[in-house]
Amino acid sequence: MTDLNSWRARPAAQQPDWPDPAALEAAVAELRTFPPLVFAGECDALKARIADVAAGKAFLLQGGDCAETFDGVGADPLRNKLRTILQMSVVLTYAASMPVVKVGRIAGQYAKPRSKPTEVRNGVELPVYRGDAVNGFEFTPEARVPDPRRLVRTYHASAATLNLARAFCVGGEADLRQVHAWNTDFVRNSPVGERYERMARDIDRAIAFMHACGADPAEFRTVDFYASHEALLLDYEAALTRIDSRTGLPYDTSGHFLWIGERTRQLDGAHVEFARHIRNPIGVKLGPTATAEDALALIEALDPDREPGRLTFITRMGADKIRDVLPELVEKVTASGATVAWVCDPMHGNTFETPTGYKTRRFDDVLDEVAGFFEVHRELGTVPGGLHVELTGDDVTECVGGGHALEEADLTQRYETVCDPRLNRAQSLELAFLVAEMLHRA
Ligand SMILES: O=C[C@H](O)[C@H](O)COP(=O)(O)O
Ligand SMILES: C=C(OP(=O)(O)O)C(=O)O
Ligand SMILES: [Mn+2]
Repeated sequence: MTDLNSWRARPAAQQPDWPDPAALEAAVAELRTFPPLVFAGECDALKARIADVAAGKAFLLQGGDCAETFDGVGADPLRNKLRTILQMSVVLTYAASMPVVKVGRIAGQYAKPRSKPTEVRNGVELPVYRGDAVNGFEFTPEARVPDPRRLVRTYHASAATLNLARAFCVGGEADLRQVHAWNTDFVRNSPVGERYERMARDIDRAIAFMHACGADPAEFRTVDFYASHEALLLDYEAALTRIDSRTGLPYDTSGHFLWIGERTRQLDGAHVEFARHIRNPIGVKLGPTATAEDALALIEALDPDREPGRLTFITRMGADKIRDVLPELVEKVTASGATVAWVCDPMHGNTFETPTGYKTRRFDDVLDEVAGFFEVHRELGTVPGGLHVELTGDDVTECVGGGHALEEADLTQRYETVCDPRLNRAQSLELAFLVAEMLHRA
C-alpha cells in the first residue's frame, strides 16, 4: 500500500519556517477540499510523450519564469509567454522533424529554493524571499514573514493561469500559420534576423506545401500544453495529491509534471520520498556535483519499474563543465539499461552577479551549454531530449548578450524578475533558431 505520508519522517530541505502551525494546518485543510488542477489522464498522456522524448521520437521544450508572481497573473504576460514558447516550438519542430512536447514553468511555479536563508541590504538583514507561495518580495520584515494563506492564493493563481493557458491553446492563439507569421516578423525585425531568414522561408514553404496538399488537421490549430513546477513545498503538494478514480493510484494534481530541484534531491530526503509515491512524470535537476552513483540511485528510487516516460534528468552543469561532467553520467545510466529523458537546463549553471549587484547570465554561455549537451549526446550515441529554460515573452533586460547585444549597463532598464534572470522574447526566439541549426546538423 502506498504510504502518502512517508515523506513526513524524512528531512525536508528548503521548507519555510511557518510561524503559526495552526494557520498552516487550516490552509492545508482548505487546499484538500479544492478540485484537482489537472487530471491524472493528462499526466499519463504527458508521460507517454516523454517516453517518446527519451526514445528520440520527440523533443521537449520546458520554459517559463524562474518564479511566477501573483501580480503577474494576467492575460498579457501569459499570452506573451505562451506565444514565445509556441514560436520556439515551431522552429524546433521543423528543425528536428519531430513533435515538440510543450511544457510551461507555468501555473504553479511560485516557490523558490534559495542559497542562503537571509538577505542583507544596506546593513539590514531579513529572511530571504522564497516565492509568492511563501512570503512577499518587498524588503520589509512584515512582507518576509512566511504566510500559509499564500498557499491558498497559489492554488487560485495556478487555476486562473491554467484555465487561460488551456483556452489560448485551443482558441486560436496556437494556429500554426499565425505562430509562423510572428516568427517571420521576428526575423524581419531582429538585428541578426538575416541569419534566420532562410529557415523561416523554408518553414513558410513547408506550411504552404502542406496546405496545398489539403492538410488542415486539428494539430495545426490547437496544441497540447502541459503545466509544471518544482515540487518544493511538500505541504502544498501533498494537499493536492489525490487518488485517481480510474486506477486507484495517487497523482499530484497541482501540475502535470513535477520536478525535484538541485537543492532538494537528497536520496534519503523528503522530496524524493514524496515523489516516489505519485504517478506523475517526474524530473530531477542534476548539477555539476551529481555523480553517476547519485543518478543510478535516483533511478532506483523514482523509477524502479523502468516505466517509459516516468523520469527526466534535467542537467544544469554550466557551460564550462558540461563537457567534462555529463559524459560519465550519461554513460553509466545508459550502461545500467535504464532509459531516462535527458534535458538540458542551460540557465542555472551559468548565473553570475555583476559588480552592481544584478544576477545575470550571458546568452553565449547559455548557448554554449546547449552546444555541449548536444556534443556529449552525439558522441555517446544517446538522445539529447530537450531544453529547459527560464524565459518571458516580455522585452526585459535580465540576461546579457543576444542579437540586441544587451550589456551589463543595460540591465537597469527592465530588470523585473523576482529571482533568476530570464531570456527575453528576442533572446528566446534566437535561442530556438540557433538550437534549430544544431538539430539540423545532428
Ligand atoms: O531558481 C533557482 C534558485 O531558486 C535560485 O537560483 C536561487 O537563487 P539564490 O542563489 O539567489 O538563492
Ligand atoms: C531552482 C531551480 O533550479 P535548480 O534546482 O536547478 O537550481 C529552478 O529551476 O528555478
Ligand atoms: Mn531559477
